[in-house]
Amino acid sequence: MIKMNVVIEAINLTKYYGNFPAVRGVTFSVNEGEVFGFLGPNGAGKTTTIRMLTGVLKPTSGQVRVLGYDMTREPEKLKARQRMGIVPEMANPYIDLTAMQNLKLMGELYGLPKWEIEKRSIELLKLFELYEKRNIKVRGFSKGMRQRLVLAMAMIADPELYFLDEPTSGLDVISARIIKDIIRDEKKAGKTIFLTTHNMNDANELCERIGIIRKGKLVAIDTPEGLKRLTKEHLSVEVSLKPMMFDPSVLSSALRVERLGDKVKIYTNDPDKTVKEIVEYAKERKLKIVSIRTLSPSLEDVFVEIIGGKND
Ligand SMILES: Nc1ncnc2c1ncn2[C@@H]1O[C@H](COP(=O)(O)OP(=O)(O)OP(=O)(O)O)[C@@H](O)[C@H]1O
Repeated sequence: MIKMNVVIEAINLTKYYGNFPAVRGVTFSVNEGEVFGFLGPNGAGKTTTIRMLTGVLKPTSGQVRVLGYDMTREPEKLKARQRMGIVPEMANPYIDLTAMQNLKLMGELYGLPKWEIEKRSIELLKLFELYEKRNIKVRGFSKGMRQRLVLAMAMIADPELYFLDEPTSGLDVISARIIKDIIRDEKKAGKTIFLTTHNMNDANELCERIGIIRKGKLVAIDTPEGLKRLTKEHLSVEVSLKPMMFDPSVLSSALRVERLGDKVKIYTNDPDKTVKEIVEYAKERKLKIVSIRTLSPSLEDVFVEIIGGKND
């Protein structure tokens, strides 16, 4: 068995703002090399959790260890932060500095040698398609360019772990695409990424595991496909036969049937069995299968079901 290194460990993490419990007894861990998505409606406690994980906010109770360091203790958390790249919610670069100056400043904060800052800044500006604009003040940058720069700044010291709070929220398609591609590349390079997002497609495409938080409580944690399996009744098989002489009610695995144009959609708990029954049916009657596919529920279906359809 491959031994996994636990990079983030939260145990019973709890945060009260006065009497208000923003995060309540959250327990989970993230392994090295994993992209972990943290999803939840507005006000669910995502940002509060990320702030505790990065040592910005002290938990009211519970434990948080990141890269082996206790994030509630001063000298330890600084060591961990040296090895992290953080993009906070609505982060902004300095608008009176150029892109290059922002990167250099960040490199100095991480204590990197001058030559390395220079080399890394150029690499990152090229990677984020900002090189041509390197000497322009950020004041003149679009939101997407600013966000790309913020992520580049978080990457300056080549961290092994990222915390990204809504990295693609409200961005133009090109900027969002560049950022997502880079997140994938960092994952390929073995980095661990903790990401909060409202975007179900992003979560589905990028994350290996997802935690869903609702009113401060972790209500589900699984792979995207595992979460989708929670809503089994949404599984279906869509088939088109030629000629379309088909009575799906003869299939023992059919739960419900919907006719859609030249296709039939059969809801089932066992798509494998349904496909086999359809193939058998078509064979016996010498019907041609024009198309057949299994449809799973989207992550959004699951999210809405778990959250209860309300943005509370
Ligand atoms: N400094 C604070 N003082 C009091 N309440 C706060 C504070 N910060 C956050 N809250 C409340 O705690 C809850 C959780 O907020 P948090 O920002 O963690 O949610 P979130 O999931 O990140 O939301 P969003 O998706 O809107 O960013 C919310 O109800 C919020 O109003």
